[in-house]
Amino acid sequence: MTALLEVEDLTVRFYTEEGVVTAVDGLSYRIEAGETFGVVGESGAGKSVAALSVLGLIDDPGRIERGEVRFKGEDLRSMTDAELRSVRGDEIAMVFQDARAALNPVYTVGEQIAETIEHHMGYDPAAARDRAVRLLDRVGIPEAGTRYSDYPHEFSGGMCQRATVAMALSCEPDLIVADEPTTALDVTVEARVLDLLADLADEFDVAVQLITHDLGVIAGTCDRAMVMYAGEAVERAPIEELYYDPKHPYTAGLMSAIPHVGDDRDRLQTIPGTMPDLIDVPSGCRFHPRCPFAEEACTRTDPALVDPENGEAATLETERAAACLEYTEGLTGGLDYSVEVDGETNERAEDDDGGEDDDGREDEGEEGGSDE
Ligand SMILES: Nc1ncnc2c1ncn2[C@@H]1O[C@H](COP(=O)(O)OP(=O)(O)OP(=O)(O)O)[C@@H](O)[C@H]1O
Repeated sequence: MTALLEVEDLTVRFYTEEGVVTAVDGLSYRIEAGETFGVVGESGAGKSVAALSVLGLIDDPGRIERGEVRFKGEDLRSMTDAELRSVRGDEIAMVFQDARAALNPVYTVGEQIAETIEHHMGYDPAAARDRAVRLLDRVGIPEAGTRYSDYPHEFSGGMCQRATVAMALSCEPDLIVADEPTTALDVTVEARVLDLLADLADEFDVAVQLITHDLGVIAGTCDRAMVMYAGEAVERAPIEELYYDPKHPYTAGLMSAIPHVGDDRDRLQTIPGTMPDLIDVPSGCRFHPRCPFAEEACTRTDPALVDPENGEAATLETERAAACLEYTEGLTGGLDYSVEVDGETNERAEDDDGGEDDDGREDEGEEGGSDE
């Protein structure tokens, strides 16, 4: 079965004066029809470049060097610009971080949506207006009929983002690519917009590629996710598995950096160090300079994305995949971390060479039952 979107071995470089930036390196993933797929990683991981490549929007110093992008089984990379534009207008829609900038300040919000509907769906002006009002209402704009005639500057940030979601839905696309759609919003508005996106994805049966630097954002929204680091996928998994049992130390690091309500937003600093310069990436595993479990082998061998159960190379169909030498060569010290989810600590299920149970066996204390 072909998935809605299949990206295979995608490699994108930018030829800059400072050098060649390999922004995306051998990236593979698939998105099934109707599912919400998260792409997570710190700034500079290559998330946006990967998405823009799918949309055929990589410009001049940039070049797609390698790889395939198939949408509904059709090779997007062999399409003409005109064909691509029509796919972008009709079948793949985009929602960006800066919603206000995505709206044209000189037209009313409603006009812009109606114009898109007329243009792409062939509606007459009255029908297009009608549909635009209904969509504005559906995304939660109060008094949509009146607010139709507001200009973008008369909308709050959250309302602008709702309006761009309405715009994205207006042509009944099969895929919405949402790049940090809620980063500019405050936490409560963010939560509402994410809920809306998830509800609409369900209701309109549209797939979403949700790009974010915040693993917390995808937790309640996505079905599956991919974690990117320095241009590569380091882990792919169904969301609960990613959350409760991260297989890659970078994912585990992101987990411990999830902001809780009331926290500062940018807490990813809890993983010491920064993303490497993509002109000159570290040898071996790109994450090794920041990885608390790195061993000598990690400085030499670039780990392939494999099924952590058996170490076999991951294909597009592999549900659970991670790129760490632990799952192929085996690290002498193993991966020794635990993650805390909703106040519960999840130890990695390691059966390390016996013993070491010397600090009492707390794992028997069930009698009292855990009251909340
Ligand atoms: N037009 C460009 N010219 C040169 N380098 C670029 C260009 N666009 C992106 N890059 C480089 O590609 C790399 C990946 O960038 P990208 O924007 O995809 O990261 P990201 O994970 O989406 O981060 P962010 O959340 O900050 O957008 C970065 O090192 C960036 O500097």
